[in-house]
Amino acid sequence: MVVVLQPVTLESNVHPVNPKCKPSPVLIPAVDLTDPDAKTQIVKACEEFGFFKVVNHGVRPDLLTQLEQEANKFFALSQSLKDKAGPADPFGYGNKRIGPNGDVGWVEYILLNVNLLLASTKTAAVFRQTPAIFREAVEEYMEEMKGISSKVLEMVAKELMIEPQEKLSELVKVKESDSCLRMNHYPEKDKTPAKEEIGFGEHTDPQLLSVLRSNDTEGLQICLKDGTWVAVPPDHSSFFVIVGDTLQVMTNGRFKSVKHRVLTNTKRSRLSMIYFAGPPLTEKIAPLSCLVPNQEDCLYKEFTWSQYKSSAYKTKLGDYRLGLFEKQLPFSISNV
Ligand SMILES: C=C1C[C@]23C[C@@]1(O)CC[C@H]2[C@@]12CC[C@H](O)[C@@](C)(C(=O)O1)[C@H]2[C@@H]3C(=O)O
Ligand SMILES: O=C(O)CCC(=O)C(=O)O
Ligand SMILES: [Fe+2]
Repeated sequence: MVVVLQPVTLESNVHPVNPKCKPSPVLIPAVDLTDPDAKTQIVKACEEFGFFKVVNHGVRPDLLTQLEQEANKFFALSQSLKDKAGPADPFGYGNKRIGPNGDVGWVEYILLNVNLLLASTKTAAVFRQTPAIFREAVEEYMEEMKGISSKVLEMVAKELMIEPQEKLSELVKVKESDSCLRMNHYPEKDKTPAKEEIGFGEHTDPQLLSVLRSNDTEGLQICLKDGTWVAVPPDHSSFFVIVGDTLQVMTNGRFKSVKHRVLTNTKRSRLSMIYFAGPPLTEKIAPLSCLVPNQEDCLYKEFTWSQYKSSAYKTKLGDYRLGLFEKQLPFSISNV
């Protein structure tokens, strides 16, 4: 099964020689996690796109509906009530400002740390404004997302013959795992003439991988290796997996963290929920020795997840964050 993605016809994507030439559609795999061939499809997709769709995932549909309804109710509260849970620091309610370094978008959001649901004052304030059922649904959803991300990582480890086989999945299963959940609400932009604007600017996700689900409103785009942006058709009953920077490092660049962005929709609001599966803060991140037997071939220096996160928070959304952690190879072109 595949998903057909259409290249976005922005000026920069028009064929340089023949501007009328229509860009060809891109086929992204839709992986059924119960398919015996799933692990091969996942690895291929992570190498080619850093992105794939997951179908037949086993998460009960009424949990998705309920969480979506409760999140919509939160975003429908008055601005002054929502602001009681903000500004995001980074957790809690945020509006238009993304991160601490001046990035903005047409989005409001709630960012929650899996282990600090009530320990963070801002997050606790989210749940004070909302019925208990919201927190219960968030907790159940986070457990499901932990399940999907660890399953995907288990399959990756099997296919790449990583030893021990639980090496990757354990990083997100342990209670110290530094995972987050973000709910993004992109209000419809009532504009004449209709004009798309940036909802969430282009970036890669810093963690191991992200599991994304949205309502049926389009807006998400991913960037292919050749720089073409393609629109991802929404599918509210499936999940999309996004490879993050940390998995790029651990696979020594074999998997690429995919650049993605969200454009606003002029007709309907978009609601997305994205789970960022992160390792424990003290975890040492480096290319896995079973994938890179010769130390000299490692493209990245070792760092802890905590170091990477602090460094990421000093960058702007669209910066290439891994640059600081790349090794200077002795015979790279720049050294000749
Ligand atoms: C501008 C920023 C926002 C961000 C932290 C950062 O300094 C750079 C990475 C951003 C990002 C992208 C993926 C996730 O949405 C996020 C929660 C994350 O872990 O890294 C955000 C950060 C954020 O919004 O706080
Ligand atoms: O809202 C979306 O579809 C994507 C959001 C995203 O990329 C993020 O929160 O990091
Ligand atoms: Fe993202």
